[in-house]
Amino acid sequence: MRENIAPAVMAEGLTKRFDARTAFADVTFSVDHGEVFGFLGPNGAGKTSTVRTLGTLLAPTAGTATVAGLELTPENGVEIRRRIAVMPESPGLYLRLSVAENLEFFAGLYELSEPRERIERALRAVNLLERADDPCRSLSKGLRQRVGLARALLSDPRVLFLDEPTSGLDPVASREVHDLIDALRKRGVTIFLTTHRLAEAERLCDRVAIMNTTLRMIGRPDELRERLFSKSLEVRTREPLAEPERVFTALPGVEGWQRAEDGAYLLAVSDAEAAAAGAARALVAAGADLLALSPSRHSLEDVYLQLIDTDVEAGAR
Ligand SMILES: Nc1ncnc2c1ncn2[C@@H]1O[C@H](COP(=O)(O)OP(=O)(O)OP(=O)(O)O)[C@@H](O)[C@H]1O
Repeated sequence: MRENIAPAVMAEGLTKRFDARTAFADVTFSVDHGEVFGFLGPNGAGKTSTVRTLGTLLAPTAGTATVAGLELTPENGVEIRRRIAVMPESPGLYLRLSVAENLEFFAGLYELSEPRERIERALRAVNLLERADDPCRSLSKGLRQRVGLARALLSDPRVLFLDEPTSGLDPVASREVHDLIDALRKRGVTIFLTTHRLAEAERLCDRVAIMNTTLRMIGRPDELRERLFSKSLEVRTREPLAEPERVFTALPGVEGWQRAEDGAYLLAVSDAEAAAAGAARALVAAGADLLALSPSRHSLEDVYLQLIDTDVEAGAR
C-alpha cells in the first residue's frame, strides 16, 4: 500500500482483550485525511483502549491497523508516535511549571527541532500566548485542557487523537475546545475524537462510529439518522384516538404503529411521504383533530440510544 494514498487511520478486525475481559472486538473502519472522526460509546465501550492501541501504547490481541500511513507493528512504533499525537482525557501537566516550561519539557522529551518556534505556534493555535509564563497550577481546567492541546500540537501531528477532550469542562470552556478543533480541521489535521457527548459529535464530526465493544454503526450523523429512522411518521392529535388500532392498521403503507411516551403516534412506514396523505385523510375521517403529521425527526442521541442497548460495564464477558 502506498503511503500517500493510505487512509489516515484504518483498522481491520482490531481486537483487544485483557485476559478474559474484551475491551473491544472485531473493529473495522477507516478515517480519511483531514476528517474529524467521532468515536462514540458509553463508559466501558472500549474507546480509550482503541485510542491507546492505535497510539501504540497497547498491543492489539488480533486484527491489523495502519496509522498515519504505517502498519501498526512493534517495529513501526517509534515512527508512528512521531507522526501522531494523543491527548489523553487528563492532560498530565506539571502544575508547578509554567505553561511554556511544560511545553519546553515535552518538546525536549520528544526531541523536537526548533522547540521555541513550535511552542509559540502551538500556544498561538490555542490562544494561550499571553498565559505562557503562568504556572499551570493557576489555570482553570478549561485552560489546562488547552495547554494539553498545545502539547499535542507541538509535533505537528498528521493524526491527532483526542480522548474525551471536553470531559469535565463547563459549556463555555467546551465551546472553546470545539472552536479549536474546528480551526485544526481547517488546517487539514485528521482528528480522531472520542466522546460520549452526542451534541459534540454531531456538531464537530464528519463521520461517527458508534461503539459498544463492537462497532454498531458508522456514517455521517445525518446518514445514521436516516438509516435508522427515515421509515417512520409521527402523528400528533389534540386528543388520544379512540380506536388507533382500527385507524392505523387499515392504512396502506403502514406496517405498524406505537404510542410514544409524549403521546405522539409513531407509524412504521415504507415510504413516509406516500403514507402521509392517506394517514391525514383517515385521521380526519376518524374525527381526530390533527396537530402534526411529519416524518420523525431524530437526533444523533436517538440513534445512539437505539444502538447502545446493553450495559457494557455491568455485563459479564
Ligand atoms: N488495563 C486494563 N486492564 C483490564 N481491563 C481493562 C484495562 N483497560 C480497560 N479495561 C477494560 O476494558 C473495557 C473498555 O475500557 P475503556 O477504558 O477502553 O472504555 P471507554 O469506552 O474508554 O470508557 P470510559 O468512557 O469510561 O473511559 C472496560 O471494561 C475496562 O474495564
